Amino acid sequence: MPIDPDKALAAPATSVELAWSPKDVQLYHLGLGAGVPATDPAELAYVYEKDLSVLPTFAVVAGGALGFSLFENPGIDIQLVNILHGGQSITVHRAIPATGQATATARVTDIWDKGKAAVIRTESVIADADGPIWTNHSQIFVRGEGGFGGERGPSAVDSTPDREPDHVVEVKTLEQLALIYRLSGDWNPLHADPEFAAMAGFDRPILHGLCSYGITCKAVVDTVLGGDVTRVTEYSTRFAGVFFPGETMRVKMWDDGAGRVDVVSTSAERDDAVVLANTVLTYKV
Ligand SMILES: CCCCCCC[C@@H](O)CC(=O)SCCNC(=O)CCNC(=O)[C@H](O)C(C)(C)COP(=O)(O)OP(=O)(O)OC[C@H]1O[C@@H](n2cnc3c(N)ncnc32)[C@H](O)[C@@H]1OP(=O)(O)O
Repeated sequence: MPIDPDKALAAPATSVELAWSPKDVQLYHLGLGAGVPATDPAELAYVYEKDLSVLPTFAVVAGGALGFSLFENPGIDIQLVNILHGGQSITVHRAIPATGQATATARVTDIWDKGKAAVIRTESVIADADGPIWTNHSQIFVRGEGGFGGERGPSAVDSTPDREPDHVVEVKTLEQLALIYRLSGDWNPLHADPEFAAMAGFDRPILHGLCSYGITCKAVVDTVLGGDVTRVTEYSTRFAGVFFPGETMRVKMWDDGAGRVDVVSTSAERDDAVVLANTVLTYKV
């Protein structure tokens, strides 16, 4: 039985030690396309070690925090080729340092049966001696693994305001972006190997969902928060459609001015096809 929900949910949380350095932060930001133009102080803040800023989305790669431990969880026997990242959220408990050591404690919290697919939700709490620094929640969409008689779970609710966005930013991405981004720890061949991508049903490798997530976060931080990464408190999204490296990410933002930005990211080249939906970033006012 590929997914045994009772067994998977009963499995105890597992812990892993994490460590990261400014070089990891710089590489992560370069993997989002940061540092252009290279003489812009706002961009240098992400890629130059002097007064280095740490985007809250670094939380998804710090020390390999997200990893693939899912495949080692009892009750989950799934194939990498069938998984797509379905959703992600980060809660930042305090500013993420450029150098750190912490313990990540992860477990499966829910498994939903969508008929043609299963959705597995995981939680990972990252803490050091001073307590929790951040919490990650991930939803993994596993094609072909539904139908085990489980609960269907929640449906998406579109919260996008019914008015023109306050800001629209276009981010042109590099054709080799996924090849840079994967060096931060997500080695899934889906993002590099054309043959593997074909097996997964794609014409060519697709971008990591978490790379699109980071690009979008940076666009919001730069546009709405004046580059102040420490103001972000929560950031969540649903991966609604694929994005191909080399495309232009169009990031539409609705800022309520009171600590909440709703965001939708699309592919400018593919007629505004939605990539990230139901994205909400909350910030300290
Ligand atoms: C531990 C953490 C490790 C994480 C590492 C992950 C490894 C990475 O390397 C992998 C990646 O980065 S993959 C790239 C990023 N992800 C994507 O590109 C996926 C984009 N989304 C899609 O293609 C479709 O939405 C698709 C295919 C996902 C769904 O589309 P459809 O099949 O058309 O589904 P649909 O008919 O619309 O809905 C069926 C039911 O499923 C629910 N659902 C849909 N999209 C979902 C999503 N993104 N996340 C969660 N649930 C989702 C729907 O709500 C629906 O259920 P219900 O009827 O109950 O509402």
